[in-house]
Amino acid sequence: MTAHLSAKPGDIAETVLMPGDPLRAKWIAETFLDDATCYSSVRNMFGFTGTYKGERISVQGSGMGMPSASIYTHELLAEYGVKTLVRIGSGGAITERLGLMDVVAGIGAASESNMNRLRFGGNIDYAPVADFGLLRNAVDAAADRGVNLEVGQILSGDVFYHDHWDIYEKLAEYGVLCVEMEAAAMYTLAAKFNARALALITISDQLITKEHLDSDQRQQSLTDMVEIALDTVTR
Ligand SMILES: O=P(O)(O)O[C@H]1O[C@H](CO)[C@@H](O)[C@H]1O
Ligand SMILES: O=c1cc[nH]c(=O)[nH]1
Repeated sequence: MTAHLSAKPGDIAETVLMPGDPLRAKWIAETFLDDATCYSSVRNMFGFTGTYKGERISVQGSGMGMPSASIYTHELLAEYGVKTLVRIGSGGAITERLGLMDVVAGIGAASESNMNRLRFGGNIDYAPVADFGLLRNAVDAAADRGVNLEVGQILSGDVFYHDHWDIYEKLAEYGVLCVEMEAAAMYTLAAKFNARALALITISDQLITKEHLDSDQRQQSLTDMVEIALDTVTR
């Protein structure tokens, strides 16, 4: 047990899919995993372990934002021996190239968060990046399924309702595809604990055209991304 997870040693698989939404974790466990059981419901931040094509996989909610996601990521990596993390999140497109339900793989995660400035003493702009092997698997898995996977840089933001659209415009000019709120912290912690991490993001908000998925769709309709994630970790 840790401060935020009631799982016993061995309850959590070495490979964990992490959505922000704990009810998306429940939906994934019920829809895609065989023999899934809930190992923790502390704070209703559900975690489940089951199997996919015979391989043991867990799915754990991270909560929203890097402080919350860092707590769960740290405990999984430091206390439960997790080796592979795939974030399966929703995100807002800041380029017209992307539409609702498109799937993005974050090769690197820029951030407006102060967390890595605190971690590295303020003078280093650490570059949180995806694990290359997982990224390659995801590209291959998407191709096999005939799903377009956009690979590029993403922004892990602290502010969902941002006042500064000009920052997004500048980031888009520099190749950033979409904004979400956790990947940079997960990539950084995976590096610290010698583990692998990848963030897959489904576009739930087109921030230029102002199209949006509703809350049920964010919880239960991100099938392409989940299937790519499951194929990525079982290849
Ligand atoms: O859908 P999830 O995985 O929660 O991801 C995105 O959605 C939340 C904001 O609505 C933030 O956590 C953001 O990163
Ligand atoms: O961080 C996020 C997540 C989903 N949609 C957004 O616009 N931003």
